[in-house]
Amino acid sequence: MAAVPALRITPPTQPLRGAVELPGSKSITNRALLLAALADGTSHLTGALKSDDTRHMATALRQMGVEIDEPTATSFVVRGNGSLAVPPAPLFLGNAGTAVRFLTAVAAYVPGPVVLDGDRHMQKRPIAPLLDALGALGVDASAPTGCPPVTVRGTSHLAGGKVTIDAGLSSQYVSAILMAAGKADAPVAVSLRGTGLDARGYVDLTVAAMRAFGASVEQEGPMSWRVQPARYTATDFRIEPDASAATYVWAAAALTGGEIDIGLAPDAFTQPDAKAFAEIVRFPEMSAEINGSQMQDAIPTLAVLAAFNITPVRFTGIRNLRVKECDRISAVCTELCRIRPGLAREDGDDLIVTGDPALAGQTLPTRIETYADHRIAMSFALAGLRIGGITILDPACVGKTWPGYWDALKSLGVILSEDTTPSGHRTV
Ligand SMILES: O=C(O)C1=C[C@@H](OP(=O)(O)O)[C@@H](O)[C@H](O)C1
Ligand SMILES: C=C(OP(=O)(O)O)C(=O)O
Repeated sequence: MAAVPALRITPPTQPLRGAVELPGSKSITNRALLLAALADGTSHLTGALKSDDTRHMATALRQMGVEIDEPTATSFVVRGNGSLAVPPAPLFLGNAGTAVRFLTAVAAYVPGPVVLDGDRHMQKRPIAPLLDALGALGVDASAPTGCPPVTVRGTSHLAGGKVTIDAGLSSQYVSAILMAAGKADAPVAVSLRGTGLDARGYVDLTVAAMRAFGASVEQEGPMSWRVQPARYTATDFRIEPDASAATYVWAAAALTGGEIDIGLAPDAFTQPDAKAFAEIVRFPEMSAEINGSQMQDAIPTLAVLAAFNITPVRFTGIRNLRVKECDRISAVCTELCRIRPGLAREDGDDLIVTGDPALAGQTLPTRIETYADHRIAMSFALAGLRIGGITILDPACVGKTWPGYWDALKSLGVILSEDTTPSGHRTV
């Protein structure tokens, strides 16, 4: 594969102003694709994201016999017949957590074996708690390493019953079981083991999407849900813009003192990461402690912003960031320290960013390692809006959720130039 040149960012001399069209929500697009595939009939999905993660989901569903057309750059037409076929080959799902977890659960409806695999990063992301939960519902699902590849021996059916899930590592296990339960033979009672659910807002998104496709699902308590047997029904479904993507735009405006129109108000989002706006508007006086448990994907954005804050910021409740596309606590800390030693440190599973407004305006030539993680690339590009010499390695990794990110920055007047010098990091 040809190497993609790194991108060097020239800090703009003016506040960023203008408008940016956000991509559709990754989380909602992949839920809608899956539910439309399980439904009987034709669903029209608009405002959808087209990116690596949604391509992996759509391709896998096609491999299982679902007809999916893409009439425009932001729409899918999904023709489901209420069943899934045995795929002719293993499903390759890249590093798309939603695709792997959601499809593992619905593979129960395939009349035969399904192998679900991902790239080398996905092969390190835990899935055993989901397989345990499926096992409790009578599904034969196994992964020898506790991470993908996973083999599910589907029987076309999912028995009802009670299932307790350990969602300590990922809320996606709960979302996966709930969406599969919507088509089960009998009621499914889902409850959580342990004390809490990080990223609860994503389970709320799941429940909302299931209801839009005709499911009967009730939240019975803070840690329990009941899904009644029903068929999913095809529907026309509008997907809202991606709130995690919005955080980069809000932060770009805050860092440069500009104003960027994204076409909707922060409180119009139903996705959890929109909560980050409340901290972004406080910049450069962000809170001393930010609990990231309910806005996890926004933490890299907030951490880079915090590097320019007047006072230090401690990020708590972010332990799960260690099992995302990469170990994001370590990655963010390492890359901030690459910009300037001592800018951040880890304290157990907390991240402390020391904050230095004097960074703005300096030139600190730094080549940012992105660990194939779109959020590391997108958030560290923000540092390049105020610090000269920031170069983002492997910029194409933004294709996981926002292939148009670099064009969006360019459209705001940010100068990006290809940097083909051989890699070689400054010593941390
Ligand atoms: O359900 C979802 O759409 C998501 C849930 C979160 O993951 P975890 O539940 O694994 O924390 C989030 O980080 C991910 O980007 C999308
Ligand atoms: C964690 C993420 O993705 P996923 O779990 O869906 O791969 C993300 O997009 O930040």
